[in-house]
Amino acid sequence: MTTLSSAPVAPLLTRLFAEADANPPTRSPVFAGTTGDGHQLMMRSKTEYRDFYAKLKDYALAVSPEVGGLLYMLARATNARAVVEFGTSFGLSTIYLAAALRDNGGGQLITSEFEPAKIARAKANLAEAKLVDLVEFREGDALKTLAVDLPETIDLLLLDGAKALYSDILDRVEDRLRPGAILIADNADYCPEYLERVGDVANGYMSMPFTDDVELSIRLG
Ligand SMILES: C[S@@+](CC[C@H](N)C(=O)[O-])C[C@H]1O[C@@H](n2cnc3c(N)ncnc32)[C@H](O)[C@@H]1O
Repeated sequence: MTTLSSAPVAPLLTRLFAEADANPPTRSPVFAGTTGDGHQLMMRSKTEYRDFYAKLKDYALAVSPEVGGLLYMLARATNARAVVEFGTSFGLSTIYLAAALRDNGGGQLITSEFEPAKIARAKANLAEAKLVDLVEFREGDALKTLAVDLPETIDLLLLDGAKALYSDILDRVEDRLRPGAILIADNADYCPEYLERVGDVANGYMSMPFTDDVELSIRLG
C-alpha cells in the first residue's frame, strides 16, 4: 500500500474529484459570452490573469486524476524531497505530490496561490489528508512569493497557475533546479514562450509533450 492508495488520501481524492465534476468551471460567468478567441486571449494574457482567476475562485480547476497519478509517480521515481508548485487551487495536485513526499520518507513542498479562500480550502484538504506538515503555503502572486526563500535544490516543479507566466516563474526557480529535476507544465500550449525555452537543449532542458496537454521536461546537468 501507498499513502496515495490508502485512507485518508484515496477516499478524500475520490470525494474532491466528484465535487469538482459537479461544479465545472464552464458554469462560471467568465465563460458565458466569451468566444473561443476571447478565452484564448485571456489564457495567454500576462496582465489580466488576476481578475480572470478571481472570477474562478469557487472552482477546483484541478489536474485530472491521471495527471495526478503521473505527478505521484514522477516524484516517487526521482525520490523527490523538494517540490515547488505554481497554482495550488483546492490542493488536489498538492495532495498527490505531498503523498509522494511522505512515501519518499519526507521533504518539503512549497505551493503558491493568490486567492485567500482557495488557500484556506487547500489547507483544510491537506489537513484531512494528514499531509499538511509537508506543505508550505505561500499566499500572494507567485511572481513574488516564489522569488525568495527557495530550497537549495529543487527536485520537481509543477507549473499549473496562470499559463502566460510559466517562463517568468521558471526565471525565479531555475538556478535551484538540480540536474535531472523534473518539470511538469499543465496546459503549456498556452505559453509558447515556455515551450520554446524548454524545447531547446541549448537552454539546458530536454522536453516533450506528454499526456492531457502536459509538457514534461528535465533540467540537464
Ligand atoms: C489550474 S488551477 C491549479 C489547480 C491545482 N494545481 C490542482 O490540480 O488542484 C490554477 C490556480 O493558480 C492560481 N494562480 C494563477 N496565477 C497565479 C499567480 N500568479 N500567483 C498565485 N496563484 C496563481 C489560480 O488562482 C488558480 O487557483
